[in-house]
Amino acid sequence: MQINDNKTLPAKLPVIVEDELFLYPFMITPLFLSDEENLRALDIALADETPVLIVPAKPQNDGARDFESVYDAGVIGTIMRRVPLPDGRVKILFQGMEKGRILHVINENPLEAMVDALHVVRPSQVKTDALIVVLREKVRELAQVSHFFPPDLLKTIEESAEAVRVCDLVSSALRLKKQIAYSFFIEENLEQRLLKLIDYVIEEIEANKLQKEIKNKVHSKIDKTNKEYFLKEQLKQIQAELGADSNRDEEIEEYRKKLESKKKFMGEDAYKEIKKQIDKLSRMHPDSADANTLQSYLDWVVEVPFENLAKKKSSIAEVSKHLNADHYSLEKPKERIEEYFALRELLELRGVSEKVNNGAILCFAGPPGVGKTSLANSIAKALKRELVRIALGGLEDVNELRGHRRTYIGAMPGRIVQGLIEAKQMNPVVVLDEIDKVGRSYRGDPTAVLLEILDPEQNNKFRDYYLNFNIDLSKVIFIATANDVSQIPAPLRDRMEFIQLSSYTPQEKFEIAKKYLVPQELKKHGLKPSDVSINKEALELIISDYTRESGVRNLRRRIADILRKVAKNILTKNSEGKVTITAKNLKEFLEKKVYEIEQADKKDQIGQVNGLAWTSVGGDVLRIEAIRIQGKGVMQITGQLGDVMKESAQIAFSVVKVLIDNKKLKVPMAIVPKFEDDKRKLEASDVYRRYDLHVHVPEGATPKDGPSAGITMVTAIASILTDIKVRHDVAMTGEITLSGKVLPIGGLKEKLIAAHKAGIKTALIPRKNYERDLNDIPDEVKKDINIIAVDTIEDVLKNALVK
Ligand SMILES: Nc1ncnc2c1ncn2[C@@H]1O[C@H](COP(=O)(O)OP(=O)(O)OP(=O)(O)O)[C@@H](O)[C@H]1O
Repeated sequence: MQINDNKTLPAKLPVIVEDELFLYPFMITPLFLSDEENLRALDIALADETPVLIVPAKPQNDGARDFESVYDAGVIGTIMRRVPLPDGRVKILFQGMEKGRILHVINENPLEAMVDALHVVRPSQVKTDALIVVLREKVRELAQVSHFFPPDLLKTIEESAEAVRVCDLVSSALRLKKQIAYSFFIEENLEQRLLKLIDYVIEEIEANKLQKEIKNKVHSKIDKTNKEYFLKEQLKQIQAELGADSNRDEEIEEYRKKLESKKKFMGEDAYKEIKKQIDKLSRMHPDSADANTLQSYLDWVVEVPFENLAKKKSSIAEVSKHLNADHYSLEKPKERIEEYFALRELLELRGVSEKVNNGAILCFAGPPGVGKTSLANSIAKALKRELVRIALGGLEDVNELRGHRRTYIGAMPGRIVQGLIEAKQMNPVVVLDEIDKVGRSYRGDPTAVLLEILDPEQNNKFRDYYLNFNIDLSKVIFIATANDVSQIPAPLRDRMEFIQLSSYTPQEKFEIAKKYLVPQELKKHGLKPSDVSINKEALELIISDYTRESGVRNLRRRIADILRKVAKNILTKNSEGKVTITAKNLKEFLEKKVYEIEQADKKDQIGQVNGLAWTSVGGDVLRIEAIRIQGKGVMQITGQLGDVMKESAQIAFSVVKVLIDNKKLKVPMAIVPKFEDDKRKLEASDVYRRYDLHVHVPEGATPKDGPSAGITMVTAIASILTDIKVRHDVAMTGEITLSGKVLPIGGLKEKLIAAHKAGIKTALIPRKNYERDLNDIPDEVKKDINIIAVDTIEDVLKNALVK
């Protein structure tokens, strides 16, 4: 079947979920989309110029966007217009064309499915005509006792020649409950559908007549002025007469009970507001949209754990015990955390409890995966409180923290209140993750809300817009985490006490893996140390070649990958005996290496020198380049270098100038630019006066810093100003002083391992390192690389420049 110019059915279509309305094919309907899944499905439809399938959400679906929570049939149609609204929602004009049914699911996020049209099975024309006549007659009858059919609609129903369309028009006018609407909608047998509809209309006529009678009866009994009571009574009668929802009273009773049980723990405004809303609900028609919204509000508020406060006082001994049990090293951060909680404990002991929270908020700062969240977790365990994580990354809409007002479609409490509900406690440990990434946008400034949340003067009266009453957050322990402290808005920064965590060295990673990650992952995978072990070389290889990170998060994942494979092998192959992962067989368990060091150049070149660098993710060979351009002796340095590295380039330039002046470096005079008006004989020093230099450290996007590239820079500059090539198989590391001395550096082991991988034959290292660190260097590196100790820059140039 053709559904538009370029699509036939069955076809793969994006699926949009409509929570409120039940659509029919003949309608052109404005719809409002606000959630991400629907908006993404819409984008696909617009980008691919395909129709969409709009399906109704099942009742009580609570905004869920999965195939379980929606009906499997709806309307296929096209988007006629798309208008973004200032509140973030998107309004679309949807033209329904065809009924469609989901054949099978293709994608869950956003929803996409294979969709086919619903095929109508028609009875004979005579039968159809007869049934339509009856249906129209009953509709007219119902129109007289109800408000379902406005005159225009009646006219269309009378005049429409197409039976299916008449059924759809009648169904849409009846405002059917979703379940019934759906059962009529998917009925492909037209005769059955007409019969069901006629039955329903007849029942509806009866019910409406009955309502009228009851109204009359009730009216005569009750004092007319007591309107509220009258309405309630009327509702009860109708419900009793229709045998409807006796559960509802029970539900309302349940809300009241829960509210009373929490009364003494909550503020008076909260109690009043909730009570007011329960009363309101009890007066509403159960099927009205407002009743649904109100009911979901009550479902949220009665879950707020007013009555639950974790009792445990902070105990410094417990905190210290848990921090140490869960974390390797991190001595400084642990000490600072202990001090922080020692202060709390002391204040509690001295009875100054109202001051306990007045101190600054702890903020763990450092690169990803170094244990920030995990430290918070240990604190929560020690204090026997729940841990709630609130991800602030990219958060732009203030209302996500504070909640949307109830009138907003799909409104919910903010994340803070949701966190308390999730923790079932009013005083959990709340981790505000990535506080440096909160964004400011037209939807308000989350910083202001965060300030309020963290301010002990104000946070005992935090107002969530959805709840519409104040919540006491003063007992919550807030801990923030951040990658980059400088990105935290200044007012927030002032409220925080920072605990810095830095990247791990490969050695530390190795210890963490051995003592924590491997045993923890073994346990998670149901394996025993007697089933599998990962030997030292394999672990080192995973750290150096299969992960590239400051922390250990990916390392944990790679270990888990290996153990999953081992577990599967044990089950499927029934293999017995212990599996040992070694550097050799590691390839069988892990997919490709993420990081390989580039091989050294094959040719000696002017101005290109191999430096050795240490980064948070291991050693690396950095090729420093320099060129000369006719100019005035100005040096330009690029490659995202930190201040220390820039200074070290300046030092390098001065060192080379001195070497030239002292004739320790011989400048071929042919390269020195000559000017027509030169009156004097050119000197060697003219080479650095008549050229500009440009020094670049490649991989410009990665920030680099530190003094250890000093001798590499000297060599690069010396090479271009003397026109002598640099040996391609030599690499070096060392700090340089103005007088040309070479000073020791850190991270030698990682640097030499990287040099080894890059195929370097000679490494120049500071003498101090040579004497101090050579024992740590793996044997195969020492065997393949000629490691030369250097004291001065002359030693470096002698070995690095081609003779
Ligand atoms: N020193 C350590 N000892 C033991 N395990 C550690 C250590 N540091 C980190 N880990 C483990 O590494 C994993 C990652 O740590 P965590 O999730 O706490 O990182 P994070 O710093 O919060 O990262 P992000 O900023 O991305 O949230 C955790 O499973 C944690 O247990």
